[in-house]
Amino acid sequence: MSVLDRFSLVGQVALVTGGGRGLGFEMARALAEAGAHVIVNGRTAATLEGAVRTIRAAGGTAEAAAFDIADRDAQRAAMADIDKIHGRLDILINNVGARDRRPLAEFDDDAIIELLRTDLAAAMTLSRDAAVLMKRRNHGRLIAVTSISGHVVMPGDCVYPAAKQGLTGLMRGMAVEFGPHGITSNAIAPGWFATETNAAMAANEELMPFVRQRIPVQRWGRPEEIAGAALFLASDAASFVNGHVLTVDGGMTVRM
Ligand SMILES: NC(=O)c1ccc[n+]([C@@H]2O[C@H](COP(=O)([O-])OP(=O)(O)OC[C@H]3O[C@@H](n4cnc5c(N)ncnc54)[C@H](O)[C@@H]3O)[C@@H](O)[C@H]2O)c1
Ligand SMILES: O=C(O)[C@H](O)[C@@H](O)[C@H](O)[C@H](O)CO
Repeated sequence: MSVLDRFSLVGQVALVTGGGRGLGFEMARALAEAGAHVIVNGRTAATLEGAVRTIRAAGGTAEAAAFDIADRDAQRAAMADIDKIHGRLDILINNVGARDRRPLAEFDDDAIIELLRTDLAAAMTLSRDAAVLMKRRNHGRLIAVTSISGHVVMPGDCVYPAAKQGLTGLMRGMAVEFGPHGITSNAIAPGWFATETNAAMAANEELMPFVRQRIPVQRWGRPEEIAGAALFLASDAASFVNGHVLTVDGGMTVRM
């Protein structure tokens, strides 16, 4: 088998949470291009249908799964559907990440719990349930989309970085727990990407001197620049990579 063949995902089934737009969509598109059938999750059916149409138009296969990942009943139902319809799940990319940037002093208890539920606990329960399906085939790829946040922090941001670094811990724990079952767990830690969410910041010329100074490649990441990392970790090319954080940040976090 050539090294390029090892990137093939033909015959595999993948679930990408928050895959309707942004980094999630780029990762979903890449997995489909490599041959996986991709289940694209998100909350807005119309956005998901658009994403699915784009993937299909490029020759891939995909379907939409609209549910709120913070809703446990909806998670359970989605996993049961995947089992019933496909009988397998090879790849799970936990990409959803809600942002609520405020100093800790401004967070009330409910807001803390809500952000941790969406950004951390949801990935924990979804991964645990996905691993049940993956164990049956002795093969699986669990990928968490974390962040450089927590490794470094922006002033006035506490709960989001805590959730993201919690995900790193989860990923490492699962690497050890599920490794014997042929399931690898890894994380992708994006830096500053010009996704829809960051559009206003990315268009802000006043921020560019900061960007040029702090990011060695001197620009924002383009959303499609996340795709290679996801395909690598999802594929057989990364069969011996387990418990790793792949930072994709143009060098931002290694610059002094
Ligand atoms: N864009 C960046 O620069 C950057 C940097 C570091 C980390 N990240 C992380 O990468 C991931 C994707 O970032 P993005 O900029 O593409 O985000 P985004 O906000 O544009 O996209 C997230 C997607 O998740 C969906 N979503 C949100 N909450 C959901 C829920 N409860 N259930 C189902 N779907 C839900 C949204 O509808 C959206 O489609 C996030 O986890 C984010 O924290 C992004
Ligand atoms: O996880 C992160 O670090 C942020 O959520 C990113 O979305 C932003 O790119 C950056 O902080 C600029 O806003």
